[in-house]
Amino acid sequence: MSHPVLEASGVSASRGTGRNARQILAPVCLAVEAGESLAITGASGAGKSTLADIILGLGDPSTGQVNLLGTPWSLPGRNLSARRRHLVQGVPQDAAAAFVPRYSIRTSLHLALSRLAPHLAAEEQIERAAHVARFDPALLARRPRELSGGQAQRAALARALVVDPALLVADEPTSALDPATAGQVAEHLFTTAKDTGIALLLVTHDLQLAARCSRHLRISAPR
Ligand SMILES: Nc1ncnc2c1ncn2[C@@H]1O[C@H](COP(=O)(O)OP(=O)(O)OP(=O)(O)O)[C@@H](O)[C@H]1O
Repeated sequence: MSHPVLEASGVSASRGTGRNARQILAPVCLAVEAGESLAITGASGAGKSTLADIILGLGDPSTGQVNLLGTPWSLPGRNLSARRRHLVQGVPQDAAAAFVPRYSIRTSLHLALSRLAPHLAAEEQIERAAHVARFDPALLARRPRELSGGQAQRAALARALVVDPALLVADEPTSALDPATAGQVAEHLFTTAKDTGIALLLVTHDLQLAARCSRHLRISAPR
């Protein structure tokens, strides 16, 4: 039986302890299949970034479980296994700021590979990721601040793709871009998901963008 790439059941988050404990994410259930895109929307403070961080493995849920390809991905207090960490990759909001400024894009891609997927053939992976991300290979020698906003977003997508993920988590990936570039980057994320079979989780305030996803989940702040 094939499993969804991502499945979350009853995932919630709280901060603080005792009388100061406060729920910051109400229980969420969702599933994303290979090649599908799921938009997460909700008012400011509803917990969208908290949910994205849990799925990225950056935070533990207080309740519930996240499964990746049918296997538990996060359980409270459990570190992600190094062997599976490459499976979930983030596409950041401010792409240039997410790179180490003094490294070229090529060096950053090499570092991602050696840290997360050392078993993959580096040069082939970099060439393929740049191609899928439509990142001009001539720009691989540049540092992040030497790229335009759209080029930096494509570089960030290449860095996410280079380790062969099963799921991309994009938290407001276009909000730092002008409308024309944002439209191209969004289009490109959808095409990448469809063409590669990678699942896409898109956190956005943009309802037009959400409407273009395969499915849309609106979350509300805990009461
Ligand atoms: N480390 C933390 N400690 C305490 N409260 C937190 C922490 N991180 C986030 N919060 C609170 O959790 C709630 C959800 O925050 P989150 O950033 O997930 O919302 P969001 O839906 O992504 O908001 P936005 O659309 O404004 O980015 C907010 O009320 C926020 O103040």
